[in-house]
Amino acid sequence: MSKPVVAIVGRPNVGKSTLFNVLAGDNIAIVKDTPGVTRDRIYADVNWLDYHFTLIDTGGIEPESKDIILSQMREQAQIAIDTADVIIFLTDVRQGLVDADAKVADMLRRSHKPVVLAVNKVDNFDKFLPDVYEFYNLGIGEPMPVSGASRLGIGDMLDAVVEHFTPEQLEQEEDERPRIAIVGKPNVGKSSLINKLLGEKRLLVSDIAGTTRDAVDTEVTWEGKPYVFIDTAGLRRKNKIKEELERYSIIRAVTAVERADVVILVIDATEGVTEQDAKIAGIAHERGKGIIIAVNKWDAVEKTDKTIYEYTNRIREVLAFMSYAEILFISAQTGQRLPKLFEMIDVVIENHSLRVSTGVLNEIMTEAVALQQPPSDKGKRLKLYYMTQVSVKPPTFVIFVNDKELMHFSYQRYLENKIREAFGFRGTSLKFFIRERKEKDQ
Ligand SMILES: Nc1nc2c(ncn2[C@@H]2O[C@H](COP(=O)(O)OP(=O)(O)OP(=O)(O)O)[C@@H](O)[C@H]2O)c(=O)[nH]1
Ligand SMILES: Nc1nc2c(ncn2[C@@H]2O[C@H](COP(=O)(O)OP(=O)(O)OP(=O)(O)O)[C@@H](O)[C@H]2O)c(=O)[nH]1
Repeated sequence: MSKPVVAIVGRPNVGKSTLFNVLAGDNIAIVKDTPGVTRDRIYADVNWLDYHFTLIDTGGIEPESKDIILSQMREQAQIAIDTADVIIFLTDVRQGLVDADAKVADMLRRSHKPVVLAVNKVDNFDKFLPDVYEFYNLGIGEPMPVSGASRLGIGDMLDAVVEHFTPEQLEQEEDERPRIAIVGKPNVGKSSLINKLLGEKRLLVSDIAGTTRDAVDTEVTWEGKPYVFIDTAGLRRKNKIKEELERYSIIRAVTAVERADVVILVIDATEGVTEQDAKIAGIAHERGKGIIIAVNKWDAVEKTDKTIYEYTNRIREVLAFMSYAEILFISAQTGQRLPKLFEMIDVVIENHSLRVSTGVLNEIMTEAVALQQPPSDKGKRLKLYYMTQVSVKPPTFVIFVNDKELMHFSYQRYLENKIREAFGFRGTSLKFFIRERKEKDQ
């Protein structure tokens, strides 16, 4: 399923963060059990009425001078144009219309992306409404008065946003071809990998027109089977500011991961695995995607017979929250193990949508419980009644118990391991929901 992406663009201090938080509510993407994934408010899942979309905040750091403000805004606007389906251009009624606003409005207009012009800090409609009309001069449509802080006008603004969603963006994709996103921090070799995959063994390559985003998805046929690579290479943008570059690589990753079944997280072997890798990995993890960790530039590493184990251990340590991920050591330059990459994609896709029958699951559960007694607290012991798989992508299970407070994380992990021992599920996370059921109900 693909979700539309909405970006907020605006000058510093117009209230982007405030609006972002209001729209995101509790849905700011945070993974509690993911060490190293900081609480960057870069993106969030938003639900409005029956609509679901990903919200991104393109702004980040505080520029010092006016010149920098403008160049930064251009940069932000470009990111939004590259990645979003609808752009919210936020201005500030109290500062009024400024030159930088007009310049950014020009850029947005030329991009032909749908733009919703919101004029913020209209805390009092009677008082400020006349000032809102000034923003008509930007020539990008009707200015909508809002107040992030007082939560005014937000509904009307969102109505205007969702009006721009196309039926294709809202429909579930029926396309059966595996969709693969290649993500990673800057310079790890993502573009090289895509290029190599395209060039390798006279693959059949065609561009698929009419995709939802400007990024062109590329179909690659490998051994007779089609795969769609969500190509973010077109979104490359070099920026001198490190923080901005990292933010951008996260936005890139979010928008690509959203549309993918399998995510290839590329790590640079010459640098080793870092916190920034963990951050990007967290995006795929929290969205329950199939995951392959591709350690690239393997050709450039001096190796002994222990090197692979050392790298594997280090990755397992830093990316401890995704111990299920497959790891592959590759070289985009020499093409080393790229055939293996396709094999792995197939395996991960299969596991990601694997269904286990309730009967078999309960046999495993009964056996697991017999081997290791469930935890108890104050004389009351956890009882597991029944378990069933409710969905796939990722495989999701519901366990019915007597008292969910008694289900410890460690016991849940134990059950997960038992399920993995039996079915593998390599490359995919598993989701569990614990439900209570009264003893007499069962
Ligand atoms: N009066 C009023 N003030 C607001 C409103 N929304 C935000 N503010 C204030 O405007 C200031 C800037 O808000 P932020 O949300 O941090 O603005 P921002 O655009 O994210 O700023 P940067 O992070 O610098 O880009 C803060 O002092 C907010 O309290 C509003 O609706 N009304
Ligand atoms: N030795 C070696 N170098 C590689 C390999 N893959 C990529 N590189 C080099 O790494 C550098 C970065 O590669 P890119 O493909 O541009 O990396 P990227 O991840 O797309 O970079 P951004 O677009 O900035 O995010 C280039 O100089 C490549 O030649 C590899 O397998 N081995």
